[in-house]
Amino acid sequence: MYALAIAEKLFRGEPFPLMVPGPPEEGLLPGSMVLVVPRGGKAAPSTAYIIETGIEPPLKEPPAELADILHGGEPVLTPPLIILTRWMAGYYLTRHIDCVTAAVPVAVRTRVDDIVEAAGFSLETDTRRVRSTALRRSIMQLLAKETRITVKQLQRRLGKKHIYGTLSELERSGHLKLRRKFTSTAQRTVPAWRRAPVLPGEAEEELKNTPKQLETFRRVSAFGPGGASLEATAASRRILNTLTASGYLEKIAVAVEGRFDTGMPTEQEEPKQPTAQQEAVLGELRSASRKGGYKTFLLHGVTGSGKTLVYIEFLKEVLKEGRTAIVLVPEIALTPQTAGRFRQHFGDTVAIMHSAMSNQEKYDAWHRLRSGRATIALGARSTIFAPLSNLGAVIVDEEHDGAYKQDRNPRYSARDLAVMRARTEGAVCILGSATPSFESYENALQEKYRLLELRDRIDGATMPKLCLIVMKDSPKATPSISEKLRHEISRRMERDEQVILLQNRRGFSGSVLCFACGHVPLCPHCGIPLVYHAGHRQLRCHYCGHTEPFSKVCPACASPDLFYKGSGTERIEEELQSLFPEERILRMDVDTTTTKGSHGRILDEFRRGKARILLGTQMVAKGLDFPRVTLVGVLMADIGLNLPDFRASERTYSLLTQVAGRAGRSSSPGEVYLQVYNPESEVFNALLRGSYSAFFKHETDSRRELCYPPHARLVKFECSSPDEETAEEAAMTCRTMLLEAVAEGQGVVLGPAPAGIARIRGSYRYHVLLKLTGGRLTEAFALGLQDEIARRFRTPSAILSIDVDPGSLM
Ligand SMILES: Nc1ncnc2c1ncn2[C@@H]1O[C@H](COP(=O)(O)OP(=O)(O)OP(=O)(O)O)[C@@H](O)[C@H]1O
Ligand SMILES: [Zn+2]
Repeated sequence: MYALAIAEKLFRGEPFPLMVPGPPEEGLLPGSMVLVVPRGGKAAPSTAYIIETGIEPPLKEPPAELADILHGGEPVLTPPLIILTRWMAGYYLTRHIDCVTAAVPVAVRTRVDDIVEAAGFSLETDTRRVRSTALRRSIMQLLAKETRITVKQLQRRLGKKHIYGTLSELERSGHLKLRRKFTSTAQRTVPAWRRAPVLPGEAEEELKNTPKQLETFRRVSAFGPGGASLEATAASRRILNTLTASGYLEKIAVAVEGRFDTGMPTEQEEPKQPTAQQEAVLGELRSASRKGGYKTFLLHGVTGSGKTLVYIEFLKEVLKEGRTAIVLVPEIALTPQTAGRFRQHFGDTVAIMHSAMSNQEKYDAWHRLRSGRATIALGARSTIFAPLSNLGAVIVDEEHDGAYKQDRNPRYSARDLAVMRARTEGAVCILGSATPSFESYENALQEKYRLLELRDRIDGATMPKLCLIVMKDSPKATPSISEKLRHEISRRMERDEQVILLQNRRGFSGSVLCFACGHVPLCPHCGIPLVYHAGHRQLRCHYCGHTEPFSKVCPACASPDLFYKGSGTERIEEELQSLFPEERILRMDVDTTTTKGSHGRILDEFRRGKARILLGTQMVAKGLDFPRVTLVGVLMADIGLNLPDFRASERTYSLLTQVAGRAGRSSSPGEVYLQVYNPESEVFNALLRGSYSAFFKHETDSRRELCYPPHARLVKFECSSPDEETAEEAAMTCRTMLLEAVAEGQGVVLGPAPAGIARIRGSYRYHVLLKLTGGRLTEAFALGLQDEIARRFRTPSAILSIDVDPGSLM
């Protein structure tokens, strides 16, 4: 029969027909991974995915042949995942193969390397027989030195891509051999022993003179058909081998699986009874689940209202029905507490997908889900592709979080895929947040999602009290800490309570300014201000990583009068330490969390009261639940508002609400102090009133006029090139083609304009923005646009990337 396949490196990722063995019932299933060889011997063999079977025989001979079936013929994509990735390609205007590649973890994908080996001849005698082209000569010369080399290395050394034709000619004339090497992660196994199914004789009788053997035989038999490992048998390997050789035991291999540690201790918590509010929400969720079929809920619950318990209680129900579930969290390293709570309730039925896991650990987790031994997948955005069957629920915690959007191709939003996946598989989807994204809230108001609310905190804990400190009118204790905030911190220290301080780094630059000449050191590659890092006494570019030593005098005018604009976490730590010399301060930012498990360690120290002040960036705002925290301070609460991005207010509002929500989560009430420089923003008004819906209304009214989401859909086209003019011209081409494609009254095209960060890694970036109010773009249009740009701008080249529903316009 014939099947349709796609491959990353063949035919531009477009589907191609393939002849495969057998009738559909017993042959290859959709979602299988195969090895194909393109006809003509010009291109390398490649892994491909079967996306459809039983298609009509093609009119022409298929362009590639099936060479092998990988992964034992067991599909790596379930049928719903094929549908989901197909939808994803259409929606995000990208290739299906890119979405499939995103959905199958690297640890599961098989890599094929071709290896060239010399065919046992001596260079002197045989070179004359090779028809002398320069390419053949250099291949043979390299091979004489190396005898064995991968085709990739050969291509790199020769600086040539198209060598397969020549290689296969050389293979045919017997000069070399081409072999294939497969690399993929496989399940780890250990040897084990069990009683042989057919014994050579009466064991008790025949082994009675070798009591040690008899005892071992008995002990191993007691383990049953699953077998026992060397440690479990507590016997010597020599005796086990003797018994195996004489046929009483059988040696088998059993799979071992790693279990990833979240880094947070999972001590047993008291079992909790859901409150009346939680029960009401659970009632609706359970009845939707029992009824079966797709439904999405937006769970809007204030900070500390016990959303996690709702998820857990609901999942118990889902598992009881024999179904499986996916739980998404924004960044697993930042939410060890949440992961820990799920582990505690569901133990090993939860497979945690963590980016810090080794390939082996990832492979094991994927396998446990695929085989049904684990029924809950918990992890960051790519966990939405977990290979579960019989899916009953998809939960997206902190659904507003920007981390759900992937910022490289395919630029998908895991939150939106969650809704789609639930829909394809007839599951319940829960989007939870204290500050829902405007898109989701609008969908709830439109009744596309069902809105569920938790209005109160658990156990009558009150919402924290909020106060603004207007910096220009306030006495200061240090350059960045007001006298008022210092006073409040010291009161908490006296009462032995804890404090969380947030330095909002979004849009913040700890850049350097010379007071004498106004010079600001810029990154030579990106053109943005470099940031001062006290730890290494270095200036660093936060986009490309460029570093240079920091000099105490201005590089332009040699004046020593330098100002480190604003203040980063390191500098605030210094200021805090000078105010509270006795206190131990925990700092959590990119610099202190580079090693595996470091988040968990810092949070655990804070939880155990080893320090009373936790200072950090955005990271300290996410989902932390520490009952002794009674004060939250934000150092530059308004800084994120200055960004040229339509989501700036929404982001700032949700960040401040989230961090404020860390205070007063138990019986001791909490207070929040926001230090601001410009207090006249609607964000602060709404925060002080504690009204999400008022803020939503105010913001969306102004977005309606400007045609921004949730009232329109945005598609961002970015053209980049090492040459500025090329980038701009390519963007102009984009604009022209868009104007032709978008029907009158269906959308607005803006730009080209230089991107917010106009240059990254030496590449200039220009944007064209499409605001769609109706209709949509097609994949065919996107492909045509890509082709046109590639054709017109070759040297210097321009690259186009398309971002549907962009997370930011920068
Ligand atoms: N029914 C209950 N009885 C007693 N304690 C509860 C109950 N439900 C939740 N809690 C506790 O209340 C605290 C807050 O719950 P949780 O962390 O789930 O809130 P949340 O809604 O996720 O908040 P945030 O949005 O701020 O992360 C936790 O310490 C949790 O253990
Ligand atoms: Zn840079």
